[in-house]
Amino acid sequence: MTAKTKVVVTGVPRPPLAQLDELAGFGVATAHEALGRIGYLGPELRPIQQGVRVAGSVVTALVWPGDNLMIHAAVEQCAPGDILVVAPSSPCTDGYFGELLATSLASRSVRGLVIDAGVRDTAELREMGFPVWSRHVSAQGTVKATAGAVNVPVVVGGQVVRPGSVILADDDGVMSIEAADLPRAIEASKAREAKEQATREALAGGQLGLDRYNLRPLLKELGVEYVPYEEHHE
Ligand SMILES: O=C([O-])CC(=O)C(=O)O
Ligand SMILES: [Mg+2]
Repeated sequence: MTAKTKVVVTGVPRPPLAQLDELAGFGVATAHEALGRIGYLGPELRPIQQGVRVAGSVVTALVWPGDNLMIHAAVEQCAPGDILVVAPSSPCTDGYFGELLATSLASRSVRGLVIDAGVRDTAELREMGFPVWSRHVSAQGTVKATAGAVNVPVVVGGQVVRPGSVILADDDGVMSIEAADLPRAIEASKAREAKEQATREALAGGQLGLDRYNLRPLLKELGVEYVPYEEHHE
């Protein structure tokens, strides 16, 4: 945690919406590879919906276990194109967030929620079409009693997520991108998409990965032998 724990930081600068929209054209797997495999928040942050991809500017809420007071404070700091990232100060599975808070965020054109804890009302959230990625789903509610922080750096899935940075999230999970890396993330993702398209066409045409990636010499070097079935007794 940072030195100042009871703080709401206002006026965080945000990347241009057009850049966020461009990033949203790429999958998390693509952008993650393109940036050199950094910033993935891990496989345990799962979407409650399927088939949704969002990119947005980060507003953070640092909350106490079982207490969603600072989520309410964070909602006020959210603007169109944002994604709210919530992290508890220590692990907690409680359902901090549901359809009422989502209604509030949707009214501010917030693009989604990423929470390193639990959510509830998941059927309603899916019905509303409000995108959520969470570590847990839990009916257990929270109180509103303890001061935390809004728009301070938080840690989610072992990654530091800063206010004003960028989140890209889809069915494969969530990744965090530093604001300064956003243009590079877009360009590198474009280049990777082009490369993958060429590979896709070659594979669809019957070329094998073994040949496309020149893996036969590697198999040989590793001592892998090709043996007819009749000669291979185990
Ligand atoms: O009210 C809460 O504390 C969380 C919730 O269920 C909602 O936002 O609908
Ligand atoms: Mg509720």
